[in-house]
Parts: sequence; C-alpha cells; structure tokens
Amino acid sequence: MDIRVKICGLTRPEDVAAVAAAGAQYAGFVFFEKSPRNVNIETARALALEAPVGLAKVALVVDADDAELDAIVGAVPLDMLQLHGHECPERVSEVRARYGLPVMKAVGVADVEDMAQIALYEEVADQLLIDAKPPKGADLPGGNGLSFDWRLLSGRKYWRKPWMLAGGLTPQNVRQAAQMTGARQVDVSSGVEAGAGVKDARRIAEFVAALR
Ligand SMILES: O=C(O)c1ccccc1N[C@@H]1O[C@H](COP(=O)(O)O)[C@@H](O)[C@H]1O
Repeated sequence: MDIRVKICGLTRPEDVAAVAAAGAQYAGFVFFEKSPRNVNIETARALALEAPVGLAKVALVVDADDAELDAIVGAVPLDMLQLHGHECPERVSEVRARYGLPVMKAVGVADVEDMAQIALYEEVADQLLIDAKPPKGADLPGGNGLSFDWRLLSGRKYWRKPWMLAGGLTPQNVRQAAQMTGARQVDVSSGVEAGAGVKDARRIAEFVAALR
C-alpha cells in the first residue's frame, strides 16, 4: 500500500523526529486553544524548523481570522493550511489567495446527507479532509478519536481533488479503513497518543508500518 500519512497535533521535538523516522509525509500543528495539542506560534516555529526536508508542515486552524493567520503564516515555515472549522467555500478561496499556500478543508461526516458538503469544497480547496463529525456539544471539532461509517465512502466515485481520511484511525484499524474507503492519504491524531495530547513514538511507527 502506498499511502501518504499525516500525523497531527505534534507538540515536542521528539514528536517531529518520530514522525520523520516513521516515514510519514505530513506533520500537523494544532492552533486551537481548547485542544490538548494546542501549540503557540513560538513552539510551532521551533518544531517546524526541526522538520527534515520532505516532511510537509501543516497548520491546523479553526475559524481563524486574518489576524490569527497573519501571525501564524508570518512566523512558521509552512507547506499547507488545514481549515477545520465552519469556513465557507468563499473563506477557503480567500485564505488560499491571501497566503499563497495550499489549503486543505476538513468536512465532518456522520451520515449520507453530509456527503453533499464535501462537493461544495471541491473547486476551492487544494485538498479535502474527510473526518468524523464531532458529537453535538463537543469542545473539539476534530481530534476526538471518533470514526464514521467508512461504508459511506466505499465504492464511490471520488472527488477531483486529493483527499485524506481521518477520524478515529489507529495502528489497528487504519489498514482496513484504507482498504474499505480507497483512501490514498490518512490523517491521525489521538490514535497515536499515550494520553491526551501526548504522542507516542511507538504508535506512530506502528501506524505508518500498518500501511506498508
Ligand atoms: O487534534 C486536535 O486536537 C484537533 C483540534 C481541532 C480540530 C481538529 C483536530 N484534529 C484533527 O481531527 C482529525 C481526527 O483526529 P483523531 O485522529 O480522530 O483524533 C484529524 O484530521 C486531526 O487533524
């Protein structure tokens, strides 16, 4: 299986080292105060500077305004922005144009009705991220370790943009998830942690190895 992997929510230099050593392609930094994986700009900059060439650095933001994005993009060397809130298609276009970085838009899926949402972003985003819809009242719009019914994606015709599968993936289930959905890229946060917000190098290695 030749599947690209994003490990999200890195907070320490050893996390970046573990992601690179495991052979993942993307490293994600979360800028969302309620998240146990939240990093400030200074920390994210230091971590991004540690990333070896070839490891793409992704900033995850949630309904960020221009001031927040200006501060992040101005300080942290990045390869992609991940919009994980309620950003509308027009906002996705605006962000792409303003920062000149590829934008990945996350869409939450719980049932077949949600699938239509994905198509709204097909024209404006560079990549799509298909994640589990957070439960009502959840503090986090993602990173909850919840999966959705992968059968919603199985056998379907795909989108015109590259997409990633996310939501409740673990070293134990990611291979089956990729097989069922046909995903060529996957994203994980809580499934490779030893505790809330604390990445585990062994689980990161197992996750990537499960796809090889
Ligand atoms: O990881 C977080 O803390 C987070 C916070 C706010 C929005 C998204 C977040 N993570 C993203 O959620 C999905 C799935 O995470 P999990 O594997 O189910 O824990 C993934 O795309 C993360 O990038």
